[in-house]
Amino acid sequence: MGLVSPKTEVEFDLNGHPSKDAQTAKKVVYDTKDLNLWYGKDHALKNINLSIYENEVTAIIGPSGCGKSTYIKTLNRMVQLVPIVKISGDIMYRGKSILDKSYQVEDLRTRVGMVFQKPNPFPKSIYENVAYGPKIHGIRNKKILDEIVERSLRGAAIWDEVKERLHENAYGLSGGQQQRLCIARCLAIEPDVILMDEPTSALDPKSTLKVEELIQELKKNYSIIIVTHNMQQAARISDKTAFFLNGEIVEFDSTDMIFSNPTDKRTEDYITGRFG
Ligand SMILES: Nc1ncnc2c1ncn2[C@@H]1O[C@H](COP(=O)(O)OP(=O)(O)OP(=O)(O)O)[C@@H](O)[C@H]1O
Repeated sequence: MGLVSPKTEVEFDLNGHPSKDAQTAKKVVYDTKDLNLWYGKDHALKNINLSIYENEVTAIIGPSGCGKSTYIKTLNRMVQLVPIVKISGDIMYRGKSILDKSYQVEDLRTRVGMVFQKPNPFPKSIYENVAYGPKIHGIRNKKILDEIVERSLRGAAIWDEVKERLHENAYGLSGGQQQRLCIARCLAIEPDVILMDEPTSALDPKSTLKVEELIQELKKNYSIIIVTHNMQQAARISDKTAFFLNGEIVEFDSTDMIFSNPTDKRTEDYITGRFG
């Protein structure tokens, strides 16, 4: 299908883009328009139309290989690191096309942070992991760096656990702590958006809960897009959910609607576990 189901006419126009009313009510961070992506001949994303709103958690769900990771990697242009990738359509971030040749990818990367499936701290101290981004951006003042490190670690709900061991290697932390450290590293560059690609799939249930609580807290200040295989997780923490299948969006709506009253039979079959 490719088009977003326009369930609420106040919110979406017939192409699935936000209506004027909706745009004034809540700001759109990303507006994806007729996006198609190919890996060589493999058509991985098909006519994607999707709007991401400010201070919301948007979940991307769907079975393996449906294009979830590919889609979020288009939002920071990471997918274009793959040489065989071809893209058509457009992605507007804060009103500007990020696919335009004149758009500076470095600017995008300072506005859009990313957290991956497997925690990937650098083989450095906890402090250095968080201070790394600000240092790259030219901040050298120790007092300012100390403040950023503390603020970011607090923001990622891990300060109390690490404040006595800031100069120890990050590899000494548990998996769940490492993932929150990676979130702190992301916060240190003061992003606008945080992309999360299955951020809890390598974590135990307790650490997963901590990261989920953290995501709820972070959405007050950031817009979050999360890819997850875990439908309970999407239902628990997201405001909107997009269901992807075979590179298309079958349905995009408020998470409540997707999980309680989906429009498309395929969405219902997926969320009730009939496939995937
Ligand atoms: N670097 C790549 N080169 C070629 N094809 C790729 C590449 N990355 C992904 N693909 C293909 O694009 C399609 C979508 O993959 P993608 O990883 O986006 O799906 P996904 O929904 O995130 O899957 P999963 O849930 O298993 O992570 C698949 O057919 C996959 O094989």
